[in-house]
Amino acid sequence: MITEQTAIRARGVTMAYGDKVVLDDVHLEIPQGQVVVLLGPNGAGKTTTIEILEGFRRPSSGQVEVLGQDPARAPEAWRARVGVVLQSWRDNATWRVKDLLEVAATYYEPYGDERTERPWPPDQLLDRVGLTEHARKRIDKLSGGQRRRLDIAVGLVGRPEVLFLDEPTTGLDPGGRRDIHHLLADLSDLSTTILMTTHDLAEAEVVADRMLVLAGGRLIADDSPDALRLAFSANKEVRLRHRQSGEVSVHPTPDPTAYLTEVLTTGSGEVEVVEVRGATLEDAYLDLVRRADAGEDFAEAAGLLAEGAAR
Ligand SMILES: Nc1ncnc2c1ncn2[C@@H]1O[C@H](COP(=O)(O)OP(=O)(O)OP(=O)(O)O)[C@@H](O)[C@H]1O
Repeated sequence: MITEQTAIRARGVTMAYGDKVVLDDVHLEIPQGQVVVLLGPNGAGKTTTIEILEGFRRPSSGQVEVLGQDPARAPEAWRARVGVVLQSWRDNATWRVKDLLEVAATYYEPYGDERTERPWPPDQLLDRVGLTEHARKRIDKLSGGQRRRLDIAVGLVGRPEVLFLDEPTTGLDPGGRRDIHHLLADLSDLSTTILMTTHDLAEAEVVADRMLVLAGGRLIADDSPDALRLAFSANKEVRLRHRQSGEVSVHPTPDPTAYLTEVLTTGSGEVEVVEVRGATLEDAYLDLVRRADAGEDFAEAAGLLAEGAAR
């Protein structure tokens, strides 16, 4: 359910480490209940953005609000409403899975109210993330994927209204990945606002209501996966198999109908159509980042930046 209340807002956020500018005047508004995926090449500033929104870093300039408060100054009651799944952490290795969740849960006990049952009961949460059979295992005996599920459980134990996840599905097998996608969809139905990073475009397409692309510290696109896919890489691919040789050839074309009409009317006996493939989100994303690298200023013109993000 999406309401018009703004959960996350950034205005003119700039971040420099020494004289290296990592974020350059980033503007952002995320309404409550939206699932937003933050994409960008390595070093684009995704983790830095998330860490600023979580309150772990202060920006060099600009304003940030999450649930109406400045994350760097917000009180404990605010922190209890925000969940964080970091890229990785290695503490508590000798603890057992359920013990860790139970201790984490006690932190949230004072912050429950009639609207939100806080914390999420650890047994239910273990079941939801698929860790019930590993509840008594030591954390350093978990596989990488089980460990990732535990990271996610720790981020969720306070039933956050806003959830930040930094590459949550890295290291998960396809089944684990799908479980997490279903979990995120369920949380979104409960009006949880979700901001996550990933390098997996297929994942972004499945989970995102909206995608943000960062490159060179600037937001270069902000739109739905469909809009981004359609705005870039206009070419489709037609694959043909030659009947005699069995060879498959690939033909990029902006107009597959015209191309196929010509091929089939002139040499229809010699080829069969194997596939017509539209541009993928990955094609579009790579095109977008390549153009940004080349200094083209196109996304704003193409309507791919939300009003608040356009400068
Ligand atoms: N504490 C720090 N001190 C100095 N430079 C830093 C620090 N943290 C990050 N950086 C630099 O800031 C830039 C952005 O880093 P960040 O981790 O935000 O990128 P990212 O988009 O999350 O990358 P990745 O996809 O590789 O995780 C990088 O060039 C990185 O080297």
